[in-house]
Amino acid sequence: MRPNTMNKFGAVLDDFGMESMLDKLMKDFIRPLSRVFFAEFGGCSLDTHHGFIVEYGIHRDRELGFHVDDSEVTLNICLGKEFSGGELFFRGARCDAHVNSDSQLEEIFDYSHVPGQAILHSGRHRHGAKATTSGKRMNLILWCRSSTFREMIKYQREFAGWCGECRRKKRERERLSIAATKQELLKRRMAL
Ligand SMILES: O=C(O)CCC(=O)C(=O)O
Ligand SMILES: [Fe+2]
Repeated sequence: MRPNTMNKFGAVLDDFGMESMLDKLMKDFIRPLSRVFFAEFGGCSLDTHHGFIVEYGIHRDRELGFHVDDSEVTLNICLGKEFSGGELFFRGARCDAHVNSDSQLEEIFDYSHVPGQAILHSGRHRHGAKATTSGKRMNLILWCRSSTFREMIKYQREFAGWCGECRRKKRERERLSIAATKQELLKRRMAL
């Protein structure tokens, strides 16, 4: 079975008897951290997970295209082994409406994963993995989900505070409104 809809090589760990261990990892370790760092993504109410391994290399997947995860918070552990390439690239968090919008310069962030280390990121943070150019790269991925957050965003109004494009559009509206007010005040002063 494919680990997710994009990677062909890897395995779903929940199918190998690791479901309760990964659930404990989420509840005892990821949820307390996410409560602090990913509060706006439902970090305090993570309640289900999907855990899997992905494998990259010459005879495995080469790279992973730009995407958002089916998760609120993702744990990505680099298991190694020896490889070159495979950098993760991040390009800003987006809501569903803006998932394909351009990235701003300050949102461009590339990261070279180090074997034995882990990163935690929001599932809505758009990312991908560049081509593994030699060796074998293996990662343990834990997609952590919050049913409360998913229910809540159904009723969310247009603006998502955590979406870079929603914020950019809001700033632009504010800028235009301030400019229009200034213009109006200037006109009134001239008419006096
Ligand atoms: O290969 C990686 O490190 C990223 C994997 C990933 O983004 C995913 O499985 O959702
Ligand atoms: Fe991902």
